[in-house]
Amino acid sequence: MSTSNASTTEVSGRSILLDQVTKRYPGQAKAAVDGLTLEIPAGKIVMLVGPSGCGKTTTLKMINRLIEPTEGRIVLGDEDVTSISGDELRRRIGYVVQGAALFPHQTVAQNIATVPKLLGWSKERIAARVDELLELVSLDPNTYRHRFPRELSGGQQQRIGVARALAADPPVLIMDEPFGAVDPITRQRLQEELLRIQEELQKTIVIVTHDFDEAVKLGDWIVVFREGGRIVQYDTPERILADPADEFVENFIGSGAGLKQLTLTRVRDVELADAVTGAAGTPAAELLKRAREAGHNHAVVLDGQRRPLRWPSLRRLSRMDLLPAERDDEMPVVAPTASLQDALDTMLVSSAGAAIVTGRRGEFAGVITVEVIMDAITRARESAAEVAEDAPIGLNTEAIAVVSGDPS
Ligand SMILES: Nc1ncnc2c1ncn2[C@@H]1O[C@H](COP(=O)(O)OP(=O)(O)OP(=O)(O)O)[C@@H](O)[C@H]1O
Repeated sequence: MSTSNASTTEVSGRSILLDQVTKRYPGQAKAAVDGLTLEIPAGKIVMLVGPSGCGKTTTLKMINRLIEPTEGRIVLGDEDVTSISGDELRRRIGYVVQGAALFPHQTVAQNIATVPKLLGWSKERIAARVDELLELVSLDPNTYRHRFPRELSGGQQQRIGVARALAADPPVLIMDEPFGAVDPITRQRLQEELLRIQEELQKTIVIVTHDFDEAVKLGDWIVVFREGGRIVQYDTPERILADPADEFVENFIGSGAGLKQLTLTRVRDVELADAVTGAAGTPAAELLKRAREAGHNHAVVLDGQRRPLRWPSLRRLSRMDLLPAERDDEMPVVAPTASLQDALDTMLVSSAGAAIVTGRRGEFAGVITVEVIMDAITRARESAAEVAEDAPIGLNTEAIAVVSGDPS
């Protein structure tokens, strides 16, 4: 679940409406997407999931008309874009594909500049925009702007793919399996980054994924399709996990719905446990005494900016003279934006069975423990039972006929 903070940032995304859209490929008996009406709210992330061949990619590519619908309308904001020039439409919709598909003989800067160049921006404006976007996707402009795609890791290429899609500041971003080609750790990092970028930019983002956990993690809303682009459920991740529409969705979620709930809550949303802290360079005995008094097994050593340096057990502390100033790189640390699942992963490999949480500037914020997580799950389950009032529309044409009795 992406937790976009709409109160502090202006929504720059525009809503999308697929209005009774059908796609029939030549020579195919059945429609790939059949009478689909799908409303995608402005500034939200909507995930398209479902079994192979159910029409996810076809649906996605009809949004920017890389695939032309056989019937129906595409509406962007208030504008019917069904018949405008496809090229013009695609300049307003950033498109990211699996493996990034960068132009191999162009530098990073040239790749990112593709659409701004087409739009006739000045050289200076393009150069400034390239650097701004590299910063946004956490790549140092001086190091990367002149590199070629082959000189980048898979994760870096994917970041450039996102930067290129965002270059002309389009209101809408569509992504087809954007993180499908990278290893799990890089994928997790890219997902975190997308959420951070989205918090800042508030675009309307539609993402096709095979990975249900990814859908839960990134989506404000998830569409579960079956064959023919038929919507089985269009709901929040919480509701899909807590109340799947039918057996098909249940099977699709797979086992461990309870564990998946952990991906829905972020560390910053839970009440953390406290810890006893001491400054590097001060006597260890003093910290040991306070930790014992508090009944803790560990204590946190902080630097001058209150950033954690190490997290010794009381036994180790008792063997120290002054609190050391070197940072222990093995220390289990999680960011406030991490999901509880990520926090749990970190905790399980830590000898403390818990993890340190740091704030935005790396400062010590508290400790996350198993008890903290259990408490958060209980609360999340209680609130998931409520039906969202602002639910967008998602249905197929026959569904309208059944509801209204109108066969048209
Ligand atoms: N160019 C095409 N010509 C004919 N049929 C096509 C074409 N593209 C897709 N199809 C068919 O349309 C249906 C939907 O395909 P689509 O690629 O949208 O599914 P998908 O859900 O994205 O699948 P996957 O998860 O495997 O990528 C499938 O039955 C597919 O075989």
